[in-house]
Amino acid sequence: MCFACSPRNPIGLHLQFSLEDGVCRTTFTAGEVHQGWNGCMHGGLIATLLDEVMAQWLWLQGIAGMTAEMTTRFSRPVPVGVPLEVTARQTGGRGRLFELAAEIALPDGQVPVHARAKFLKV
Ligand SMILES: CCCCC/C=C\C/C=C\C/C=C\C/C=C\CCCC(=O)SCCNC(=O)CCNC(=O)[C@H](O)C(C)(C)COP(=O)(O)OP(=O)(O)OC[C@H]1O[C@@H](n2cnc3c(N)ncnc32)[C@H](O)[C@@H]1OP(=O)(O)O
Repeated sequence: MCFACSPRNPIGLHLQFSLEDGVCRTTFTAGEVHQGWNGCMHGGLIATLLDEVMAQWLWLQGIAGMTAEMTTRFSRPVPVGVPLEVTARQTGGRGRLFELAAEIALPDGQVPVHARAKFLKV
């Protein structure tokens, strides 16, 4: 019962994903229960969004992969109560190793957080 994507997880994020033109996409609006600092989404949950959208880039193409490495640049706080667009794309890789990048965009187009990760096909 995946915390990020299972519709049956009672405390989960219930994310839904699409893949088009090499870009995996989901949307999420954080609430008060997802806060760290007042008004700001918790960084661990931000990383969860980014990790999951990259994992789903693989999964929607029939590839089961696990995160082997991930770096996250938190440039600006992510506000609660606004719809976030979360996207991922491939940046490289060879064999079982997939290099992916993901970002979160605010409605005005600002990108407060982005991440890079390496996934290993399992
Ligand atoms: C898996 C479930 C499948 C079933 C799914 C069923 C239903 C699922 C439904 C929906 C699923 C949709 C999405 C997925 C859901 C959630 C996923 C979110 C993503 C995560 O949140 S997931 C949790 C956090 N994640 C971990 O819990 C990983 C712990 N870890 C390991 O389990 C191993 O570590 C593993 C498997 C990663 C690799 O282990 P391994 O034994 O297979 O491979 P090994 O270590 O031998 O590496 C082989 C070659 O890759 C090179 N290599 C390795 N790491 C590298 C790195 N970082 N950079 C550069 N190169 C690297 C080596 O250097 C070697 O290179 P060379 O071949 O040249 O020697």
